[in-house]
Amino acid sequence: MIHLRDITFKREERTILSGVNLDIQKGEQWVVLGRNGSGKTTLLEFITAYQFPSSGTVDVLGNRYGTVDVREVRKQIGYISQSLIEKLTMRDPVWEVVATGEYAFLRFYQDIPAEVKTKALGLLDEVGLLHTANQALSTLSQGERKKVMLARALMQDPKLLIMDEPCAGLDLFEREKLLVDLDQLRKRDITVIYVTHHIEEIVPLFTHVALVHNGTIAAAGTKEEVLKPEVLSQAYDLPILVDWHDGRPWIRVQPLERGASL
Ligand SMILES: Nc1ncnc2c1ncn2[C@@H]1O[C@H](COP(=O)(O)OP(=O)(O)OP(=O)(O)O)[C@@H](O)[C@H]1O
Repeated sequence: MIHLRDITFKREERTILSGVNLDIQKGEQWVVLGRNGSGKTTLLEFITAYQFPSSGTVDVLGNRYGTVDVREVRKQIGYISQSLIEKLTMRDPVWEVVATGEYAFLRFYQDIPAEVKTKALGLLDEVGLLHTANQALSTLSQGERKKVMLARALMQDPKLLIMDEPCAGLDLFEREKLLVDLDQLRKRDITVIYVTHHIEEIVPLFTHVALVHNGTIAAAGTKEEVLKPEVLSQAYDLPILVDWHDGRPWIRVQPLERGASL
């Protein structure tokens, strides 16, 4: 359902991505890992058509970018990022924030139809926040706001859901609660692409991992293939061990020898 082929991205003489190939099939759920500045968000922006590569092709849900109206493709893509949360109006009631996900606008200045409100309330219920429906968004915790974004993204029944570090800034409790909700996505016919810095967020929902390193895909495949100590140690330049518990990977960094440099 997503095919990135021979992607190169150059900006101001600098090659940011090169030789990128990635194939995401229906039924797979992907995590994108990589160090700061490795190119993860740029990859997501190719998939949402907010940026275009310097060369190569991008096919998303059967559409080749450059030959289609990307606004039509975007209607099938839910996107959750911190920058989108910051654009929402904090004084709006929570149910209305969710309901505007039905439209391609951040706010809706006409009356919202009853059936759209009912759908928004149903999705709020699914993420356990129905009791907050009439509160202003500003009164919710950071974790609850992320759940509101999830409910909002699901309003259009997207085929693809892209999340850029949704657990960033959450405490352990809020993070685990959000991950439980994300795991529920397996009940839906939806493909998820999830960017994170934290390998322990790779809950059993996820099947595949792409590791971006120095502007290339250093490894891509099933999570068991990619989350190997030798693969991660090379990408992160650290001696890394991986422990699996209940289908979830946990990282340990081996102490560096005295005098060794990072
Ligand atoms: N339009 C652009 N013009 C110039 N440089 C860009 C552009 N888009 C991205 N970059 C650069 O490309 C590199 C990769 O950026 P990107 O945001 O994709 O990294 P990332 O892996 O998401 O990083 P982080 O984990 O820190 O969020 C960065 O050095 C960034 O400054």
